[in-house]
Amino acid sequence: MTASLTVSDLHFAYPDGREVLHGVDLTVGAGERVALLGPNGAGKTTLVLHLNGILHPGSGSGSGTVDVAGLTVDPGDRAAIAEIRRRVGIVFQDPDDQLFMPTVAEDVAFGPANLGLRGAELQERVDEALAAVDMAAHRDQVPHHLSFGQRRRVAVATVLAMRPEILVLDEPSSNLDPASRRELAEILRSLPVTVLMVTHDLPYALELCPRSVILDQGRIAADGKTVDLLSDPELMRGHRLELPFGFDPAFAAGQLRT
Ligand SMILES: Nc1ncnc2c1ncn2[C@@H]1O[C@H](COP(=O)(O)OP(=O)(O)OP(=O)(O)O)[C@@H](O)[C@H]1O
Repeated sequence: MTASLTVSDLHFAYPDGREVLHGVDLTVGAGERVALLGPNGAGKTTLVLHLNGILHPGSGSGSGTVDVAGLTVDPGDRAAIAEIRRRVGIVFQDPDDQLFMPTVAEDVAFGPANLGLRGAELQERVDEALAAVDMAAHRDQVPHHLSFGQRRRVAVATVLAMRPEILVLDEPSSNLDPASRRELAEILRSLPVTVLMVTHDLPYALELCPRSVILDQGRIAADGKTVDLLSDPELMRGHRLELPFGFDPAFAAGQLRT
């Protein structure tokens, strides 16, 4: 399997000088779906923000390398960063961080229009992305008049409209009702892209991602099959990961296979 994303010996400190990532190594193969797990403050969002150059190893006292979709994240190379932002779509935790246009359709068109797409081609991108998240009927609505779950779907559509190779999602299931949560899982499973998903929703990780990585205190603490990691009570306790009461990962994984 070719690598879609390779992070090598990544160290990063915010401007206050405190190092948050302490030598992270992570490779995700093309087409893999991987969950990034870990307690609050572990550095998951910080790591994810490196994947399209919002943060970069060269900023502050950072070091290491990040390669995504065949390109190296180098903030000095503006053409490469623009291409990386096309190839790597990040869906942020709060959909309101990425919705700012007067209508849903305009929000979804914003990215591809910036790439220079116009007319029928642009229309096709918008229609395709809205259909993928089942929001075509809401295309003329004001994004901020939609429910949270609907805004999350539109946020996913704004990223899909760029036809990314890698989709990075920060807490995609948070604040979704059970039906929206399941429908989003169906959408994500149907996409032919590499997925890296930050989540505290461990059943969701099991449902969607065959592999999981635990990040704790800025270091990769475990990397393996999701069902194996979730079935290891000592590992889970050690990294403040808790399954819902009565949830049996091995049983659930068996149900998913059937
Ligand atoms: N802009 C910032 N400036 C300084 N420190 C920051 C900044 N953003 C995050 N941090 C610190 O970096 C550490 C890692 O934060 P990060 O948001 O990456 O963790 P996380 O694993 O995503 O946590 P959570 O599960 O709570 O979302 C925390 O200690 C946090 O306080």
